[in-house]
Amino acid sequence: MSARVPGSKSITNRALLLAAAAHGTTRLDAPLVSDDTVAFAEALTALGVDVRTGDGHWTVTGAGGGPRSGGRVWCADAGTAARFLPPWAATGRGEYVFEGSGQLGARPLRPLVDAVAALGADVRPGPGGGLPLTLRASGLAGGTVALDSRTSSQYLTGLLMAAPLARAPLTVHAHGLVSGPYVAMTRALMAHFGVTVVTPEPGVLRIEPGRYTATGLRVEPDASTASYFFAAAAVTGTTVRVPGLGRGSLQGDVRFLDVLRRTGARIRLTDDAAEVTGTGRLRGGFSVDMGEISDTFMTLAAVAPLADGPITVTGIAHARLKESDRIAAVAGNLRALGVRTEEGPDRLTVLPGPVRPARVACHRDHRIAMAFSVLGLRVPGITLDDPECVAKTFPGFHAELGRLFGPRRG
Ligand SMILES: O=C(O)C1=C[C@@H](OP(=O)(O)O)[C@@H](O)[C@H](O)C1
Ligand SMILES: C=C(OP(=O)(O)O)C(=O)O
Repeated sequence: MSARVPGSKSITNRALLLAAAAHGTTRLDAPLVSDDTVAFAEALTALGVDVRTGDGHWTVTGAGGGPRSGGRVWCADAGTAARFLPPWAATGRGEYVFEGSGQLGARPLRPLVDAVAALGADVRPGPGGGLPLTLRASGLAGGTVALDSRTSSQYLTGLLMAAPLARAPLTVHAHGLVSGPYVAMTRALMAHFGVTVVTPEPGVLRIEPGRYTATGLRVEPDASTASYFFAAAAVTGTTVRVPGLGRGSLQGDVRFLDVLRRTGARIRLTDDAAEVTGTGRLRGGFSVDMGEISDTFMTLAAVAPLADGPITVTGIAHARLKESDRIAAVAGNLRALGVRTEEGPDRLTVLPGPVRPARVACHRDHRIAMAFSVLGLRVPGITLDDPECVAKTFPGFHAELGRLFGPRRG
């Protein structure tokens, strides 16, 4: 079966930002259309960028630098909007206010705020240190800045994408970086728009002043979203193929396939597709560090009770700082389903055993909803308290899962 997996959120929102900063008009083919990317596109429109959304493609006519006239920006639930847009605004002129949902306002932003302030912007975070954020911009100075990257890689991505628009070279010393593959993606996409990031030594990144040039880009299917369909193949003993997600993918989350291979599924990754053939049984009895691909840890953890041995995921402390505290949310839901778990600050062990039906608390977290829907393919009677929250990254998720595997019986 071939799964219709929509475009990568991370690529779509980076491409939107880079296109907005570029000279000329960029065409994005197969962008993700979901709450996070629509919020990002609307934020750019609020900042004076011409974004046109067509059927299957979007075009962006760039400002050729930073935004010029200030504005009020609604980031909704999108971490990428809150972390990518303020550094870019700081390269422009005017006064900006960034707001978002209560959920996004509770997520950390301080390291980015401190770095942008050190580079010359007048930035005031909200009472909790994050959104709502007020920023008075007069261009980014450049220079050297330290960035605490232990809680998110998105701060570094935001700074890197803004960096060529600064007046002088920018050198970032990133400490304790999590989610490293997302920074590799940022660098690859910056290069696609004509800007090079150099790494004089590990953890140090340097960008010269320069300009982005508009280009064309086809957005790959989202590898994090694909993980639900791959896991579904594994637990139902079927074959699922995702065309367009191949060996050369920009997304670190394709490495979820390596994790699934450890459970006994057969994996085929070619230049232009990824395919998983499951056995319907999962091999457990292993521990895996998913710190670099933490968006997919819930996909594994939710189906782990079906395995023949315990499965431990480590390196995921930062997953507590996303749409929900994801370690607590997964453990809490598994417990409600009668599954034993052991939780640590940065880890989760799921023990095998029978799963009883229950209502899953989604915590307004799309990934909790999607991950437990996969378990629902095997356990009748699992329901979600908020199925619609999948719209953050895949509004059509339930329809696609139902098309491939039949309607959920829950
Ligand atoms: O840069 C990106 O596009 C993302 C980076 C990751 O966040 P962290 O760097 O906060 O782990 C990931 O969880 C998120 O879904 C998207
Ligand atoms: C963490 C996520 O999103 P965000 O871009 O809001 O950080 C996610 O999609 O799992």
